[in-house]
Amino acid sequence: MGKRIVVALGGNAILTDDPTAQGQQNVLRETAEKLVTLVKQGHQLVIAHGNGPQVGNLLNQQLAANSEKNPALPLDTCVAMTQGSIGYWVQNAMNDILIKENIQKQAVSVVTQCLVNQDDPAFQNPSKPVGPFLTEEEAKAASEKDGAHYKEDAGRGWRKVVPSPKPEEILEYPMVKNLIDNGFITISAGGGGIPVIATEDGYKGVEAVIDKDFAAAKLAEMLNADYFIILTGVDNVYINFGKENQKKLEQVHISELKEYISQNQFAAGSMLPKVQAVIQFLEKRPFAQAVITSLDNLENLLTGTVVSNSSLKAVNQNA
Ligand SMILES: Nc1ncnc2c1ncn2[C@@H]1O[C@H](COP(=O)(O)OP(=O)(O)O)[C@@H](O)[C@H]1O
Ligand SMILES: NC(=O)OP(=O)(O)O
Repeated sequence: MGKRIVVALGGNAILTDDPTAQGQQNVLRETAEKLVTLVKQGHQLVIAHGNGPQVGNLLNQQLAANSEKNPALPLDTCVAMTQGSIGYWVQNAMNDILIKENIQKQAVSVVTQCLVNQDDPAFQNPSKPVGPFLTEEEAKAASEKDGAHYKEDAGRGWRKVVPSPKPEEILEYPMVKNLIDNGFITISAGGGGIPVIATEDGYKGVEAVIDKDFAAAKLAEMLNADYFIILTGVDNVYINFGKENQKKLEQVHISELKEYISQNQFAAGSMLPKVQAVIQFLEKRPFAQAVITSLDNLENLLTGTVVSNSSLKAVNQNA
């Protein structure tokens, strides 16, 4: 029987070496071809996606063009814009392939807002990398110019960092659920969802970018997903990553992952939030499974890092 699967698409499922709109749409076409395999197998597919590179680039464009007549738009609006543009690309890529393959299904993207807490400590500690990778010198020069924070990102270069509060609720959840129950493939919580706080005058956007892995985990939890799959740039999560003694994780229990977190095995802003997101999901849905792997490995999913929270595994571990 078909399973309910929430897939979170990472950066390289959207953008590889060509950041033009056409370049990103070309990458997404290949991504969609792989995702349609899950639909052909009879599964219910729910797609979430990142926007880190795109929202940072858009923010830079806003700042570069900022003038009285053409003012820079705030970060929540940039999240909405990139959620919309990437959602449009994913939706069309999926639908073109569904038509080509004669599959009677349609994909639709939903503008999704996530409620965050205005007292979340993340607002005081910008940590989410966005936009292009820079050298240390370029980052220093950029920081002097725009006053933003820049940090080194998991050995890959320097990037602008912005606050990244945790998503507490997905406001459009009832509509997403309705669409899924009616057979639509939904694209939602894109870019982590547009971050909003609740005020007496209604929801109000805030300057932040929510981590899409946490937003996707929340969505997977709310939808009672059977599988939560995070597709990223590596087939497996590693301990001692990048060192001579690196070791890939295959079947792993959340208790082991918590131990590795306490040993600082996962880089903040890249692998750490993914590992935390699957733990968060499996704590709420202990009989479900989570997988962290690459898009290319989607057909061999179970050779990726498969995470569980089943008591059976815990008993075996303690035996
Ligand atoms: N312990 C680790 N195991 C595997 N990959 C890691 C680890 N620590 C950091 N990484 C890096 O993190 C990357 C995934 O993070 P990132 O590229 O930010 O995610 P996304 O795919 O969502 O854009 C991997 O491709 C890898 O280069
Ligand atoms: N919003 C977000 O987490 O995007 P990336 O996964 O692209 O960094």
